[in-house]
Amino acid sequence: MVAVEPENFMEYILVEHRWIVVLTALLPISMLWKVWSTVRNYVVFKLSSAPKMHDRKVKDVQRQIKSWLSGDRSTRLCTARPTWQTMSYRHSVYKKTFTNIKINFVDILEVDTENLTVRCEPLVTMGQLSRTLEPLGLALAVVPELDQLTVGGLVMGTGIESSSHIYGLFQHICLKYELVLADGSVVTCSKEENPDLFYAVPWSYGTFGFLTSVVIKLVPAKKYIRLQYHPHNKLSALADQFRKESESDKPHEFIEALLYTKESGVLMTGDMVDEIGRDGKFNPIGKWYSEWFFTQVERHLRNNKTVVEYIPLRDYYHRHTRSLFWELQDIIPFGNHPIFRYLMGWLMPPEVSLLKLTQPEAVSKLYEKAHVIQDMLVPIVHLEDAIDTFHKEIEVYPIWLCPFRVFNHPGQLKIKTTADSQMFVDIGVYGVPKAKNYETIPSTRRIEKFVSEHDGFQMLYADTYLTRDEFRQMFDHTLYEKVRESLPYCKEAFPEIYGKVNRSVRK
Ligand SMILES: Cc1cc2nc3c(=O)[nH]c(=O)nc-3n(C[C@H](O)[C@H](O)[C@H](O)COP(=O)(O)OP(=O)(O)OC[C@H]3O[C@@H](n4cnc5c(N)ncnc54)[C@H](O)[C@@H]3O)c2cc1C
Ligand SMILES: NC(=O)C1=CN([C@@H]2O[C@H](COP(=O)(O)OP(=O)(O)OC[C@H]3O[C@@H](n4cnc5c(N)ncnc54)[C@H](OP(=O)(O)O)[C@@H]3O)[C@@H](O)[C@H]2O)C=CC1
Ligand SMILES: CC(C)=CCC[C@@H](C)[C@H]1CC[C@H]2C3=C(CC[C@]12C)[C@@]1(C)CC[C@H](O)C[C@@H]1CC3
Repeated sequence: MVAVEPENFMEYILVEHRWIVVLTALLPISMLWKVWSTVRNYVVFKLSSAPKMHDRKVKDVQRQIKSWLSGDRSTRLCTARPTWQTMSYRHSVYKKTFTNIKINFVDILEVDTENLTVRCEPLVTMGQLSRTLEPLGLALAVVPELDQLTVGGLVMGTGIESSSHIYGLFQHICLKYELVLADGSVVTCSKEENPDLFYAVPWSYGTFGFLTSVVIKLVPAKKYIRLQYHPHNKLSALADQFRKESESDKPHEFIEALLYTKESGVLMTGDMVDEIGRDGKFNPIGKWYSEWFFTQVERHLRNNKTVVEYIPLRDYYHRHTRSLFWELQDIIPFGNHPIFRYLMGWLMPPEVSLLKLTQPEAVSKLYEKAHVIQDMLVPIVHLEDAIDTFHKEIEVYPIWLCPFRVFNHPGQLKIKTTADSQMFVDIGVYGVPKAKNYETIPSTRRIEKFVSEHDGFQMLYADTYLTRDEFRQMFDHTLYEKVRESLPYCKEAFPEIYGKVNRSVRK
């Protein structure tokens, strides 16, 4: 294990007992923030004032860009969203040198219950959407599970969830984008209108223009998820069932798996239902006193029995939010203790933004040396090989496995098949590596090499150590470059994607 020596008493407290700051300051502030934003969003949605304000806000973005155009254009452009607020793991240093364009687009604009679509602004969060849509009996087809993820970030980056084996990534459920481009014009794009731009926007990290609204596909929702837990003690058996369920002609609506050791884990298959059946018990996992989801799942592995549970819909969607997958156990070691849960569970979790904002230098160094946060996306056929490699190089458990479909569309995610789509798996590793030979850069580089050689992709909210050439091999830049060439001032205003995600611009 790598140790990082704190330099003074304060740093020692912040590194070794970070929970003190989290409990006394971050949790109460987070709660105030949640209450305020929930009430504010509810009122704005009920008053329907957001659509009227939207055009005015778009004009304000155009005004800011025109002011940049009329200057010497010596700086590039990025959003003014402070880097501590984002879910990307590090702070983006370019925010300090680029011209920051204010995009206060925080509202849901319209829910079309007939055509099953929602039009919303880019700073709308997943929590805000699921809260608004649930009473209408609707849900996004893909709900990336952390409450604070934003529509804009998920479009410009990427989003994935346990329904992605049917619907694909977040980009695949987006029907239309509205953007303000570097020449100050407003464009909309969809499969039919400006298709090149439409297909190039996902994974572009804000390097074509500023997203101002998105139309997203909805699905009818029911009250509960009937979730079936299938424990396995052999990786090959788990992987076979995982592939079979994901690629089935009539798949379950939700599929994910958690691995607790290299050979053992629990596969979960779920479907929406309106009634609680007699074949399983009701489990409201989102209640403040409930045990963290990943430890509940581990119990099913220990009991080694296939069981069914009925989980309220929103509790299921945000099942990994209260424990930030399993990341909170390192920050509040007693966070899952029953006494803590009953007394303080209602304050959980602290906002990721505040954790980022208050992260001391020593914690950053510790995370840099002895903590992995990565999601690697590989074709599902390579699942076992990938787990072997991750075990050898990192050895972090639990591992999150989420199947997803990549459609054969133009854009940065080129799949090597002529079929309509290809099934992939997201392998998410978050935690302290136990592999003896673990060293951040060489180990991550070897994992990246494995992923590239197996026609996979790296999620770019995490640290990437790919060189520019390797990056361009992993992500097809053909359409991306064609569109950048065609848009006036685009190359002057925005760096290429690598310029926003490589390690040297993220501290
Ligand atoms: C403790 C704390 C935690 C935070 N955590 C997060 C976080 O986790 N994630 C995150 O994204 N942000 C976070 N923020 C910051 C927040 O996103 C920004 O302050 C944001 O700009 C404010 O959004 P708001 O909804 O509070 O809007 P407001 O404060 O109401 O408005 C901001 C501006 O936009 C205008 N405006 C707002 N809504 C509309 C509308 N519908 N039509 C027209 N104009 C409008 C207002 O007039 C105002 O000028 C946090 C802030 C604090 C203090
Ligand atoms: N389950 C999942 O799918 C999960 C996904 N993630 C990842 O988290 C990230 C999303 O986090 P979030 O905090 O929401 O987003 P961020 O603020 O981190 O934004 C991500 C990128 O999108 C750009 N962007 C965001 N909004 C706009 C806009 N309106 N116009 C132009 N560009 C924009 C940002 O540009 P700029 O730098 O200029 O601000 C930035 O480069 C994604 O990368 C996603 O892959 C993380 C956890 C879970
Ligand atoms: C499901 C997918 C695709 C990804 C999940 C990723 C999350 C586990 C991470 C996204 C942002 C991460 C951050 C942290 C933990 C792991 C994430 C939530 C911290 C809270 C860890 C503690 C640091 O001090 C701040 C980090 C901010 C980002």
